Amino acid sequence: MKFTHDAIVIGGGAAGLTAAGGCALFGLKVALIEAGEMGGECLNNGCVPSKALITASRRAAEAREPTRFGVTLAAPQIDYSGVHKHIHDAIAAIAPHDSQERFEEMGCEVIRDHARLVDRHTVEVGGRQISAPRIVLATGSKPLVPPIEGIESVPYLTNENLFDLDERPDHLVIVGGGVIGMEMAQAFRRLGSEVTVIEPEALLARDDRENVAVVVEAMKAEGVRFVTGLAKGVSGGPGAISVAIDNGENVDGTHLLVAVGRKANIDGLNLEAVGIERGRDGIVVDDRRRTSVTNIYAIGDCRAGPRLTHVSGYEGSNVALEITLGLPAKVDYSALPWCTFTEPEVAQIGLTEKDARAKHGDAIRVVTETFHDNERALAEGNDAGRAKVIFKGKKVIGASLVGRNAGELLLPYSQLITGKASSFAMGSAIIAYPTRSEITKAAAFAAWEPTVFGKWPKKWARFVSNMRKRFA
Ligand SMILES: Cc1cc2nc3c(=O)[nH]c(=O)nc-3n(C[C@H](O)[C@H](O)[C@H](O)COP(=O)(O)OP(=O)(O)OC[C@H]3O[C@@H](n4cnc5c(N)ncnc54)[C@H](O)[C@@H]3O)c2cc1C
Ligand SMILES: NC(=O)c1ccc[n+]([C@@H]2O[C@H](COP(=O)([O-])OP(=O)(O)OC[C@H]3O[C@@H](n4cnc5c(N)ncnc54)[C@H](O)[C@@H]3O)[C@@H](O)[C@H]2O)c1
Repeated sequence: MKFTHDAIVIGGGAAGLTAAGGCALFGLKVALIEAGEMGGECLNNGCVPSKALITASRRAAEAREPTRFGVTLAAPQIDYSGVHKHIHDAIAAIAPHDSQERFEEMGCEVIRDHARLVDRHTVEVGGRQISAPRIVLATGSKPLVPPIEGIESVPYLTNENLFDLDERPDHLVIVGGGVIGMEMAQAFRRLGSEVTVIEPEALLARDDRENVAVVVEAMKAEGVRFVTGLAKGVSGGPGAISVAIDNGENVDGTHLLVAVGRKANIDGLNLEAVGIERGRDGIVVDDRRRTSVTNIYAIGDCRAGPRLTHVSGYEGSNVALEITLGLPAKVDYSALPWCTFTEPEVAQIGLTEKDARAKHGDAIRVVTETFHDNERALAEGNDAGRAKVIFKGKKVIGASLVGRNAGELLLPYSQLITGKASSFAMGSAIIAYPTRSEITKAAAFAAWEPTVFGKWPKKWARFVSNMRKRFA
């Protein structure tokens, strides 16, 4: 068969850009197809705008503590149009990195239109058909809008229009206490909105319960209201909405944000005609991210599995390696990190204590170090939080942190979990003082303490001491 390209990538988000860029840098002829904005969700209505909004809200929160450490700040004056501008300036600052021009420079043919599969090697886009031995689906996900009664007749926000708001909501009602719900709840509260979060299950359910409790308490103290229940009905109109909860309560607010999870963006791709299996949560893939039609890969948010930018990027580079070098590249999520950018941050890598117990029973050991024992945290007057490190023997298999900038502390755990560093090396490393990273060394050292100061080292020390006395 004569092909027009070596590889076709559908979707120009984190997953597709990494796959297409990787293949192009190896010299392949690549078609990169994007129907919407280059950069996908992360850049345009996900990570970047949400973290920009959070940054503005942190500035407001700091100013709200009028006097601290002998320094007095003026109360914050919040002009939401300035917040809106910062969000869109941040997107504009990062956009060149994901732009059509940059990927064309790398050697991709960038096609800006909607694509659909014709057969296992052919894609129809912009009125033409192109073909390649390998095709990568990287079409991302959309906000899931649950069948809440009345939802179609009230105005509601999702991450797709939240960052276009040019006025601050007076009272934001958030359905869903997952990652988006929690990050946005704290941010809008700090910017001066009333905020109510409705969640039937555990808040930040994937994370360590004790660590989540630290952030929930902090958010409650800042005035975020949490209601336990399932949103089952909604009514009202612009500026006045009411959410009926299954516990009989009604929550009234001015704006509604729906953040109850994602659904794969795969309708219209013609998957069935090509024979690609789809599951409840997206395209079904194997651990090399091959679909049931094995020359077609599905990576990032469009397949069942973790939905995070770094995961999309990782899967993009894996399939680029497979396509270019012909080497099978399985995903390994034993050291998967994620972080919720509340204050304090909730950060996780590898197994949580709960998952580790389910897998290894009593063979695990949990070492907890608190920021109360970290001198940088004490000097900053911000010692909330802890690091919980899960060991199996002396090997780290997971870490759950909560605290200021906890996400920044995950990197060494990646090395520890994947076996690229040992807990002994970490426990004896020289760490700059005073830094929050010292908590990592402290936890690693704690695991070795009983061995280092155990019976045999003590006996040896006694022997050396006696020898010194005898031959001094
Ligand atoms: C509010 C919010 C905050 C987030 N914050 C974080 C965070 O802090 N850290 C983190 O790791 N993750 C975060 N995420 C998750 C992260 O944004 C996603 O996991 C990531 O962007 C997914 O990348 P992707 O390339 O798989 O999909 P996408 O970025 O969705 O890209 C898919 C692209 O495919 C295009 N497309 C779809 N169908 C077609 C078609 N048929 N033809 C042509 N083009 C098509 C779409 O237009 C889209 O641009 C956040 C998400 C949200 C919603
Ligand atoms: N910091 C980050 O890495 C970050 C930030 C934001 C988003 N994301 C990604 O975005 C994705 C989506 O996040 P999300 O917060 O929408 O989903 P989520 O899965 O994290 O949380 C959704 C929550 O909604 C609740 N829910 C479902 N139906 C409900 C109802 N009717 N009433 C009330 N609550 C209901 C669920 O119990 C769940 O707790 C995730 O995949 C996440 O990885 C990541």
